[in-house]
Amino acid sequence: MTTTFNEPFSLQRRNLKGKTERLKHWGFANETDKLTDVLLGSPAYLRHLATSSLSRKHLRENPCNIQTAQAQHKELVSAYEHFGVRVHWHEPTPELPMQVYSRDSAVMTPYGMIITAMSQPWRRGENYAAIRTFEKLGIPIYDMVTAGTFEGGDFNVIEDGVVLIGCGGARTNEDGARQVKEWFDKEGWETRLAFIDEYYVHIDLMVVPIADKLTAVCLDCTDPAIVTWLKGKGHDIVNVPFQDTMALGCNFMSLGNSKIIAPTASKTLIEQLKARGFEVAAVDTAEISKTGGGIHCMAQALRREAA
Ligand SMILES: NC(=O)NCCC[C@H](N)C(=O)O
Repeated sequence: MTTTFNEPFSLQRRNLKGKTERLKHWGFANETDKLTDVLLGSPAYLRHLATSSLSRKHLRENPCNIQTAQAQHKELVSAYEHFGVRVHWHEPTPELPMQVYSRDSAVMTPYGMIITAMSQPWRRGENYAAIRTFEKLGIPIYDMVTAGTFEGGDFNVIEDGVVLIGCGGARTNEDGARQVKEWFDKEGWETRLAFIDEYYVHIDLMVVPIADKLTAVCLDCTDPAIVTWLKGKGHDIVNVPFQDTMALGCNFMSLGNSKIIAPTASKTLIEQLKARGFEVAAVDTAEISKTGGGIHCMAQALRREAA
């Protein structure tokens, strides 16, 4: 199949020897250039499940009001539209209660999509649904994780050619993490594994890129060695307090060109971003986040334009 952008669809575009050619239309070099296209998942069939310690606590004490969560998601879509980002959708599917977290079932790379290997049974179907989505969109698949489990929130492009891969064991396990690391080592990337406690679910709970050489980090829960590594690359760090981070306050989306979509409740982050001259669209996602994820987890960047 040949797409409008003359990028042939493939189920394994990866050059097994490395140095795979970059895509011409889709993809991006980093997670902070101007976002033109994003993939979202509908909350139409969202259910609040005990997926992690964090979501379990809310489920016990104050479960998610699904209608409120759906209304919040509409606001999130409006924020993307307001900034001129084209929104693409997974087909809403009743069997997939966590489909709203479009970050996890796949990972966009400069070479094509990685189809991940979701750990939890109620999310595994998202991987198959993702293949259908990308065939429909005409986005070739780079490769599929087969050696272990891997979730997209653990693939964190720090800058062009540098990726931080989270490995908490329960979601992305070491076999999955090492398989993906090996692929990107062959592509000539610098790859670093971040071993995290499974309590935190994914690395994008605590480390998220804001702009060129600027990264948000929760210093209270991120391994100091990772912080030293980021600083060694010349990154300035915006610290997000622990309590806010546990409420998904460090989990926002960089749209490039000094524009950010961030959760309203993450006041310290928003203040710091505004002080640095960023335009911040604050969206209340607190109700959705009871189910365990935030704005970054709910977005898969499909295309960014180089500055
Ligand atoms: N990247 C992310 O951190 N995604 C959040 C996923 C939340 C979902 N309830 C899950 O636990 O799988």
